[in-house]
Amino acid sequence: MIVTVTPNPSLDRTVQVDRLVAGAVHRTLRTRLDPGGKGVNVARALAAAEVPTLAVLPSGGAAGARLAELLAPEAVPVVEVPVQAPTRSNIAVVEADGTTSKFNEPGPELTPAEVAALERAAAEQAGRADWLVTCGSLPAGCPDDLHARIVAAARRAGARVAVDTSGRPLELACQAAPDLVKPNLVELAELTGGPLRDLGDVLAVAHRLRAGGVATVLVSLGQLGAVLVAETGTWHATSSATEVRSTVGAGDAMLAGFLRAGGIGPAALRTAVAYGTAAVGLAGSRMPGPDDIHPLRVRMDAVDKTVSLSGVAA
Ligand SMILES: Nc1ncnc2c1ncn2[C@@H]1O[C@H](COP(=O)(O)OP(=O)(O)OP(=O)(O)O)[C@@H](O)[C@H]1O
Ligand SMILES: O=P(O)(O)OC[C@@]1(O)O[C@H](CO)[C@@H](O)[C@@H]1O
Repeated sequence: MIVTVTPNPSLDRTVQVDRLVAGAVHRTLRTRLDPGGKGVNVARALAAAEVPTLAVLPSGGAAGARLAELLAPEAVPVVEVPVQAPTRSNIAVVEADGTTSKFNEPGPELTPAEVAALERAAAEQAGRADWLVTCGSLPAGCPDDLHARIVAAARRAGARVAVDTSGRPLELACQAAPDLVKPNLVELAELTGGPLRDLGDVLAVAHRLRAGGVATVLVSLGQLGAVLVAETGTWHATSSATEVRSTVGAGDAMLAGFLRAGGIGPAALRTAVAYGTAAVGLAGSRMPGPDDIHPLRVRMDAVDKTVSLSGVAA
């Protein structure tokens, strides 16, 4: 069973326009509504592959109820922690060439009792989990070390733990020695305080994280695929997308693919990148299912430290 925790879930509205022009009125071509939040997306992709999963999340107001309604047909079991303030709504604007602009609300402010209830729910569910995945931004009211505390609780319960978040919460979660972290380039660069110029810089930061106690580092690199840095070695996987329809949730699909394939080693990296590639070809934050992925089209290489990151959209 893979349990996901999403302290700040969302209703994700995706709006398709021909081209986004600041200050202009846009006539939208299509819109769609998906259940959202990083852990929610990981659970959606796992459920689509019939991997036992469960999503823990705070739920507030009509938006929270709608989120649960949207998850039901995707067969994602949910543990809802009731909160007073409404669950947020995020917007993605996707242009004809696939360029995606994201507008994320801060989310509801949680009371100390609600944060404690969320943490308790995560710890309880960790007892049933092979993996616990704790993801995304923290809404106001949550301490910066919430993901770190969830990592510690899950490890005490005997689960392996993966983290996908950013900024200070990521830094603190890394100090709690999770089994896996999945930063993108921006998140990895934030940890260093400086820019990452090439894959050599990516490897250097990943090795530093491993020296600090993180067992495995899976770095998503947008169109450059992903790099895996683990005890047993380093690998770079790439696969070109035939069409980029929306990059929202590609990182979450990628993490789900990695875990679905065992959460360790180059074979899991291959599946992960197959999931990421499939996700960008799907509208909105639709998650790929097993029929959408093509692991044999993924190219596996040694990491070439000289590969430049300039112009890579993370
Ligand atoms: N333009 C692209 N072309 C091909 N594959 C892509 C592209 N963008 C993303 N991917 C695939 O999706 C994976 C995740 O992408 P990315 O690094 O953008 O994740 P992310 O920033 O964590 O995404 P999100 O936060 O929206 O889930 C990549 O490792 C890659 O496999
Ligand atoms: O604001 P956060 O928590 O960092 O990210 C939230 C979010 O952008 O992440 C998912 C894509 O990864 C979306 O479903 C959701 O809207």
